[in-house]
Amino acid sequence: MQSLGGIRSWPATYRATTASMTTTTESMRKVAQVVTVAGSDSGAGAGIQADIKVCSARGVYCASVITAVTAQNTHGVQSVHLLPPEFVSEQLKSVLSDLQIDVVKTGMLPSPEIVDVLLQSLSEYPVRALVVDPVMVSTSGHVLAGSSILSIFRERLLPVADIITPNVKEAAALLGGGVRIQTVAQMRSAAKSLHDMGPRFVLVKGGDLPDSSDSVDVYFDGKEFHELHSPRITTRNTHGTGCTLASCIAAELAKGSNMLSAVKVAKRFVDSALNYSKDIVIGSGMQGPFDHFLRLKKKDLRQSTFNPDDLFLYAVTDSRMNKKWNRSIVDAVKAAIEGGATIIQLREKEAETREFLEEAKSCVEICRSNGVCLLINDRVDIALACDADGVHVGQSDMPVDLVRSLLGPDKIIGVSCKTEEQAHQAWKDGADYIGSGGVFPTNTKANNRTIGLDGLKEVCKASKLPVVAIGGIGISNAESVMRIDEPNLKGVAVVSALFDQQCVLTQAKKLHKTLRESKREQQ
Ligand SMILES: Nc1ncnc2c1ncn2[C@@H]1O[C@H](COP(=O)(O)OP(=O)(O)OP(=O)(O)O)[C@@H](O)[C@H]1O
Ligand SMILES: Cc1ncc(CO)c(N)n1
Ligand SMILES: [Mg+2]
Repeated sequence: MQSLGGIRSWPATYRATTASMTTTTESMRKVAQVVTVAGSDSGAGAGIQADIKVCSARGVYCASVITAVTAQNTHGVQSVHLLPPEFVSEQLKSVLSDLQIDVVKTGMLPSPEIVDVLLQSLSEYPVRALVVDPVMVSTSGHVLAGSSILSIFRERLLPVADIITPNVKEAAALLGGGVRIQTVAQMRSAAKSLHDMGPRFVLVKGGDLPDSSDSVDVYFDGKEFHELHSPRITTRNTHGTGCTLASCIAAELAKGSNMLSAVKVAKRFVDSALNYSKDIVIGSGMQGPFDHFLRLKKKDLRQSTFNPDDLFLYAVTDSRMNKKWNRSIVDAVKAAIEGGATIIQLREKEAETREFLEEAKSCVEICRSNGVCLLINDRVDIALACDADGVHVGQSDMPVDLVRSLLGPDKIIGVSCKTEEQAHQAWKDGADYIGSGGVFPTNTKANNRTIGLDGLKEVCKASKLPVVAIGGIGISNAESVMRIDEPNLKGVAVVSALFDQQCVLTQAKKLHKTLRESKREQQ
């Protein structure tokens, strides 16, 4: 059997596939690409849908050639519809003749004819590696590819595979002869026998191994065994672990990884995704899907909508003041919210990272349960780690466009601006609001230029973004700030007026009242 080239020929230069291929210039970037040749799972936990999610999560482009369509959910497989081999062939040709595919990954290959067209396409369009997940039976027990495929798998597909990733049942079926695999020792022996059938590497997966507290996969490279252990996670959400593991291996290979590293990363990826998803509820059956992006639990509506009116009474904490008055950040935040603060910023310039993170996590909880947004000053790392609603940066902190790329589209980003130019830039860079000041002289910030009410007015006029005034503002002068009467001036941000005080709650209430009254006057 002729080899497909596979990863034996690495590093390979990219082949010019067809005459019509777009010419790439130096400024254009080649991205790692996988094609999955597999079945569709309507419940989207396994199959093509899982493969695309994994590759996307791993930063690899994934094309899809569909071999079969299944009606499937968390209860099992209700029905299977095979695509004609000619149509699978058409899809393969469309993808392989055009995209710069690095790695082919196979899942459900339901008939010998479909395996045959795959092999033909691969000999016509060689790729760097072939990952074969020999899908046969779904976890719910439904046959996805019957025994009719066994001979072509053994004789033609396995010999050209770079790696095969059977679970214990699939390994037994491929070996035939009534082999039983119930222990790690039997997995090792199966891996060795399967290696003799021709694949360069074998990974026998132990997710379904009975009576094991660890989830053990056995990897064999023809010479050495590696046992990959991870604690078995107790969860119903394991539907699609096999597809995920194989696709992640394919994605890592496409990025240039060697086989053992790819397998290790893939195992860790499955492990983290299962761990993260162990308590999510999708569907009512026994086999739930999991979350490849580790994002589903974090989404709450509050985070995705910034309301500029939230800038009305903006409380900014200060570690020195809290120390002086002997109160924790958490207590300061609680009192500010109770007194009417509509948004909170933690500005803890001197805090130790570990301690600050713990306090920030507690504050996020308090703020979220009160429906108030919490922002972190300057520290993007802390904001990410505690899942805050956003970050406020100054002109010498990390640039807003970079903060945006790190935090993603949903988070709130505020930026301090003293000038029209800075206000224009904030808009261009994707900020959500501007903090403008110092409006009045203040002790909170050393060497800070005071821009006065006139400066504030100029920034407001130049800004397409909502503005919150900051610097030396308190109960005595808040009204004069709001009286500049610019429609995008949404409120005031205060530090000392709340936190350099005996009672934060009382001061917050008073300031809130003053702001309400000045708003009423203007209406
Ligand atoms: N409960 C679990 N905890 C931790 N890891 C697991 C668990 N179940 C499966 N795995 C891991 O997931 C990967 C896939 O293994 P598994 O044996 O479940 O494949 P499979 O049966 O082909 O999957 P599928 O359910 O998609 O058909 C392996 O790395 C395995 O160790
Ligand atoms: C379409 C499809 N492919 C693979 C599997 C194996 O998890 C499945 N359940 N469904
Ligand atoms: Mg399984």
